[in-house]
Amino acid sequence: ATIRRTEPTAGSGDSARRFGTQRVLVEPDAASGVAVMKFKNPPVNSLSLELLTEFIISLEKLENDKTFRGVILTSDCPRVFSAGLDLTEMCGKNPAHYAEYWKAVQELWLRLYLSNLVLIAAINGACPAGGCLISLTCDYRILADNPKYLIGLNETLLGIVAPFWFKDTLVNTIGHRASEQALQLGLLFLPAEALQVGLVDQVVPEDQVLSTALSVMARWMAIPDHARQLTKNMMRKTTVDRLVKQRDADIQNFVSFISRDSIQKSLQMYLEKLKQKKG
Ligand SMILES: CC/C=C\C/C=C\C/C=C\C/C=C/C(=O)SCCNC(=O)CCNC(=O)[C@H](O)C(C)(C)COP(=O)(O)OP(=O)(O)OC[C@H]1O[C@@H](n2cnc3c(N)ncnc32)[C@H](O)[C@@H]1OP(=O)(O)O
Repeated sequence: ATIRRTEPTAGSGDSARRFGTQRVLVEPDAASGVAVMKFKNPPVNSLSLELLTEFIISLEKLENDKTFRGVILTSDCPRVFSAGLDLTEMCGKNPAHYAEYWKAVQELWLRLYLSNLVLIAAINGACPAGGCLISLTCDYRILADNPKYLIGLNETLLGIVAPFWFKDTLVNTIGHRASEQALQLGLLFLPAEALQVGLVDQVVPEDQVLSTALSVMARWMAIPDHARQLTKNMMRKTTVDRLVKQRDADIQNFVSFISRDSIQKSLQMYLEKLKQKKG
């Protein structure tokens, strides 16, 4: 994927400078050590190969810069945090493309789930499937209180199956029984339901999502990094290791599953339905 980096905006010093790429805007505040990362892949922030690649690069840059200890993930697109994996990357392409795409999805999850940074999701829009997965990799989730902002792993509604590491991430967050129901039924939760089941940590008015994320971040930043990072590692490493041990097999599984005629048909029909919704 071709990555175009955005020019820093004119400002009064480092903390006023933006950086990032075409699809991932980064607003750093060096003084507080916190950066706000905004997805900008209109119309719905679908996780295309380009967005995944730029996300990974931006995250790596922040991880390697000791100035930054915390990142808030949010959307620059109105009403959608992320529509999840890009269905056009999984439809009508060849096995080599599916393998490349899946490797990038794995890579992003691996980096996010064990990131040394404090990650907070400021969920300011709809958050299905892969969008929900990204928020689940964060240390804390704040969802805007809007009945249109549904969140959950709805893969079964598309006729596909959430991979085991999506499932593990959900189980680690809301527990086994709630995950069993949520995954089989492809549940998309309203904000109040998401809060009740523990899928998000806070639901706040829409105009307070970012300010709440910043104040929650201050609390997490007050903890010594080494102790917090080792604790996070202790909680999450087993889950990460399960995928690391079988990364190639997981890619092969994905490629053969997604290449099936029946799955391709289901995905095409789902995409058609999304398009028809407008007309
Ligand atoms: C054995 C198992 C082994 C391996 C595992 C195998 C398979 C599992 C693989 C993967 C797991 C999948 C994870 C996913 O994330 S799949 C994606 C699921 N996402 C969704 O269901 C969300 C779909 N989108 C929506 O519901 C709405 O778009 C949304 C609520 C986000 C926003 O609604 P809004 O009314 O604002 O916009 P729309 O008019 O619906 O959409 C605008 C535009 O965007 C296109 N679109 C939407 N979502 C996607 C998407 N995910 N990918 C690509 N394109 C998308 C939509 O078609 C419209 O296009 P156009 O009409 O051309 O403008």
